Amino acid sequence: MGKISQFLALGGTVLILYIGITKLLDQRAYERKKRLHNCGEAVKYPHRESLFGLDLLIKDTKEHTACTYLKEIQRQYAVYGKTHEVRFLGERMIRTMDPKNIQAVLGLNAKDYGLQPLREGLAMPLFNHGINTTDGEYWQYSRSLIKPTFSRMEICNLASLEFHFRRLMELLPKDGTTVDLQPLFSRLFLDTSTEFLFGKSADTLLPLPAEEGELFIKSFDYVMEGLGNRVRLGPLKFLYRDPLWFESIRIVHAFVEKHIDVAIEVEKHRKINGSTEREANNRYILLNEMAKQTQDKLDLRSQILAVFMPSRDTTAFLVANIFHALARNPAIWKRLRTEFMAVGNQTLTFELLKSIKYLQWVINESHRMYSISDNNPRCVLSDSILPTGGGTDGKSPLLVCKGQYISFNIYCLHQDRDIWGSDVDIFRPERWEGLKLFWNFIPFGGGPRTCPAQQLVNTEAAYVTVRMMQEFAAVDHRDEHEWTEQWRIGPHSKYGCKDGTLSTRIGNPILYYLGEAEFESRLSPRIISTNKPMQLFHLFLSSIVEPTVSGQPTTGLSGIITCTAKRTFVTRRKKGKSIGYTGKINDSMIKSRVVCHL
Ligand code: HEM
Repeated sequence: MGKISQFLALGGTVLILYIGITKLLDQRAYERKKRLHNCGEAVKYPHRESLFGLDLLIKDTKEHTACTYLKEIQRQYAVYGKTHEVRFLGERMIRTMDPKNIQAVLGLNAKDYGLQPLREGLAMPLFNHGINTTDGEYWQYSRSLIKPTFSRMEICNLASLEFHFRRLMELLPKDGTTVDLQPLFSRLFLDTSTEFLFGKSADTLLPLPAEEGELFIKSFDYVMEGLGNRVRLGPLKFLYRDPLWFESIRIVHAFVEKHIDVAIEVEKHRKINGSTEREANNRYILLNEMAKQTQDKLDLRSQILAVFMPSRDTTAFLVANIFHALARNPAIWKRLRTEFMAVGNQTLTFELLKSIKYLQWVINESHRMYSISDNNPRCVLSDSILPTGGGTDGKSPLLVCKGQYISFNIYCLHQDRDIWGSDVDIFRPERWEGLKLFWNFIPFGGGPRTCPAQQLVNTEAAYVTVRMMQEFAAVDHRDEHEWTEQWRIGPHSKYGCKDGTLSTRIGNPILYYLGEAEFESRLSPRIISTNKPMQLFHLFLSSIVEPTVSGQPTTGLSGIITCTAKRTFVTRRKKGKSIGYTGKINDSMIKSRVVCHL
């Protein structure tokens, strides 16, 4: 017994000595390297528990739960500087919102930083390896599986989006009733993304949604919630044993595997017969494209789920945020409509949507004001230098060492007054005029790991915004709340996320429906009879008529919208074509009615 305790004591002393000497050598090497590159130290967050940094972890978790994290993280950056140091699970973590540092991490020195040590096994047992949990060769392989599809112009299948948009239209009230758009946009983009990723839409916008799709998405969302809980448990995640969670994973796997089998069959068919019918239809299905490169079912399951995860709700939240802002800014709505009306009746294509400058500004401004992503962590894979953030003035370079962490915050970057000016809190698309973008605007990240869906997301957002404006003459918000964060993968509008138990509704525009059918062109002093929305848009646009209260129900064959006529109107014609309306204010015109033939 005596010998054993002597042996243990000796072993303990050797271990402590070993750890102490290693630490000392590391520290000396660190100091040497620091001097060599003129590096300074970053300001340190004043932890109360400075070994593991648990105090900050608990504080941040509480702020997330209280939906006040974004303000709090901004406050921390304001107090401790744009680059500062915190303790994260016992390691040094550099937090930064400085574009120069972000450029170094994502772009110039991207090879020095990775995700795998942070995310390895995190998504298990939903999936093992995927594009967003790996580095190095496996990441390159994952990226190569999706690259051919995402780099195609035809990736934005606007015909499919239109198909699902029409289903959305069926669900939107046309009589001015308050509606929460956010969950409906969620369904819209879920239906389009499942079609694009798996080849079969979840069809959640149908009046009686497909049972399989509903079950899949409910299970998937439950799995995401559970993953969040497991992340918070850290090394103790094995304690999370909720049977429903495991059952939900089984349901998600079964749904995906069914489509994998189809994709592999399609590939077999393609190899024998050349191009498939689907390819002939110019419709890209990511799973089918992946199956051209691998037929390993488990690999395909992991890879497709790793792409589905970041696609869930992100575009929907972006568009909901756009409408949140438009409903509160009638002048922006009006200018946007003027700009897109200027393109006339052309078919909405990727190029056309891109050419509507003000629309692009509105989308950018929404990305800036309401970032979908905030903290993005990285693990330092090999010692590297951040260009700024060290020393007493925070301007010296900063040395970061292997095994430490970096976290860059996109939300704080997009809210930085030094970059965006004193009106940073105001939704002002005009700020984008002539703006030079550097690393100060990175809604989709940057460098080799930039979001592959960037073009898809912005085109879909532009399309839905324009289509909504074609269908509805005005939006009006019906909620007193400011935009308030709520957390899933990233932040989204809390009150826009209507729930059976939430009594508050937000982002809820009054939608003046304009009808769908053909134009009759019968202008009379009191009644404008039209069934061509574009003509009615011209009227609204020229401020000749303005909707007052709300439209009467338009569920039947025709509907009436009461309007206040601001001017008398005469159709100006040139070579037989109507080119606009002119006239003067005439009291008798007030409360003209627009009859929409549906
Ligand atoms: C508003 C919509 C979206 C935003 C703002 C967004 C933003 C981002 C950001 C910031 C990153 C980089 C994260 C990092 O560097 O750590 C990223 C990565 C990624 N995004 Fe998106 N995303 C959006 C929608 C989507 C959609 C719809 C998809 C799939 C269809 C998608 C797929 C991915 C994938 C696979 C990655 C990982 C790339 C890699 O690690 O190589 N994203 N996204």
